[in-house]
Amino acid sequence: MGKFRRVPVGIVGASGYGGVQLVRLLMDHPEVELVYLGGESSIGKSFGDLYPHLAHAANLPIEAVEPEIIAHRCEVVFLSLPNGLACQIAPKLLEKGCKVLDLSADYRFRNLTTYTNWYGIERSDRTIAATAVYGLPELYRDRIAEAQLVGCPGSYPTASLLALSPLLKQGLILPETAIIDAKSGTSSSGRQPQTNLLLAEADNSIAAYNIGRHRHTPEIEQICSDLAGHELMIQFTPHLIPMVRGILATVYATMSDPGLVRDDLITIFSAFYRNCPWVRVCGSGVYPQTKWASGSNLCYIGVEVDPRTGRVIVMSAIDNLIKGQAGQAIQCLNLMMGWDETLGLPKLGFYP
Ligand SMILES: NC(=O)C1=CN([C@@H]2O[C@H](COP(=O)(O)OP(=O)(O)OC[C@H]3O[C@@H](n4cnc5c(N)ncnc54)[C@H](OP(=O)(O)O)[C@@H]3O)[C@@H](O)[C@H]2O)C=CC1
Ligand SMILES: CC(=O)N[C@@H](CCC(=O)OP(=O)(O)O)C(=O)O
Repeated sequence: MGKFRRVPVGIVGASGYGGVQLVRLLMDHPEVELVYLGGESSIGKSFGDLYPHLAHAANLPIEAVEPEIIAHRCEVVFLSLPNGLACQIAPKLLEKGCKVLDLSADYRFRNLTTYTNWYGIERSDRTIAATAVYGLPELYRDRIAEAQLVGCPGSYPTASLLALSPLLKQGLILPETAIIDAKSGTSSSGRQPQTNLLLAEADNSIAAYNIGRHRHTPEIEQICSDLAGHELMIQFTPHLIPMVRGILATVYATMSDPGLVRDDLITIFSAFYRNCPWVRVCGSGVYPQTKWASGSNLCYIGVEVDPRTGRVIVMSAIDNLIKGQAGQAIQCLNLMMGWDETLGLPKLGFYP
C-alpha cells in the first residue's frame, strides 16, 4: 500500500487576517499539508514572527509571489489578497494545473463590467473569469465540486444571501421590498491600519457607511437576481460596530402571502437547508447572536414574522473570518477535492 499523501497547499496573502485563519484551519486539516506562504511587505519574515501564538504549529517563511514556483510546489492555492491581484496571479496558476480559491472579489462576478464599475479595476482575464464558480456551497455545491477556480463570497454577501435565499427561491416575498441591514466587526476590514479602525474611533460608537454604494451591493444583487429569476435591486446598508469578529445581517421583506406565520417559515427554511451542515435554523422565537458563530464555520439563522406589517424578518449571524472568508474557502476546497464538506472545519464556537 502507498504512503498516505497529503495534498500540498499554498496561501498567497498568508500574513493577513484571511491568511492567519487559513493557516490555523489548514494546519488541522487531515488531508492537506501547508507548503507555501506568500506575501509582500512581510517577505523574509517567518510566520511565527508575525503571529507568535502560532509559531509552534506553523513556522514557514513568508516568500515572494512567483506563480511558476508556487504551481511547482502546490496543487491547491488560496489567494487572500486585496482586490485586483488575484486576477493577475490566478490565470498563471490555473495554466499550470493548480486549483485556485480566491477570497477577494476578483472572481465573484459573472459580468466583469459590473466588477470594473464598482471596483475601478480593468480586467484582461475574461476567458478565465468565465470559468469561475461563486463559492457559496449552500447554493452552488455541485458546480463548486467541478470547479478549478472558485471566487469565494464576501462576508456581508454570505450572511445576507443565506438569509434571503429561501425567501427568493420559493417566491415567499415581494423581492423589490427586501432590505438588508447589516453590522460588521472591524476585522472585516483586514489587518492594514486605518484611522476609522483605531480603538479611539471605533469603540463605543456605531455608524452606517457607504449607503447605496457599498461594493457588496452588486454581488448580492447578482445572486438574488438568479434566485428571483429576474434582475433585482436590493437595499443594503452596512454598519461598523465596536467588536472584532462577526456579522449580523437582518433582512426585512414584505411577504407575498401575509397569511404565513413564523413556524411556517421556520419549516420552509429548515427544509431548504436540510442538507447544509453549516447552516443552523433557530427554533421559534430564537434570535441568533454573532457570538454563537464566533470561531466556527456555522451560520445561524433566526426567522420572525410581524403580522402587523406583513413583513418577514430574517437574522443571519456568522463569523466574518470563518464562514465569511477562510472557513467558507476550505468548505469549497473540500467539495472540489471530493472530501466531506465538514472536514477540518470548526463546528463549535468559542463562547462567550
Ligand atoms: N477580513 C474579512 O472579513 C474578509 C475579507 N475578504 C477579502 O479577503 C482578502 C484578504 O483580506 P484580509 O485578509 O482581511 O486582508 P489583509 O489586509 O489582512 O491581508 C492582505 C494580505 O495581502 C498581502 N498582499 C498585499 N499586497 C500584496 C502583493 N502585491 N503581493 C502579495 N501579497 C500582497 C499582504 O501581505 P503583506 O502583509 O506581506 O504585505 C497580506 O498578507 C481581501 O480581498 C478581502 O477583501 C473576504 C471576506 C471577509
Ligand atoms: C468594516 C469594513 O470596512 N468592512 C469591509 C468588509 C469587507 C469584507 O468583508 O468583504 P470583502 O473583502 O470580501 O469584499 C467593507 O465594508 O469594505
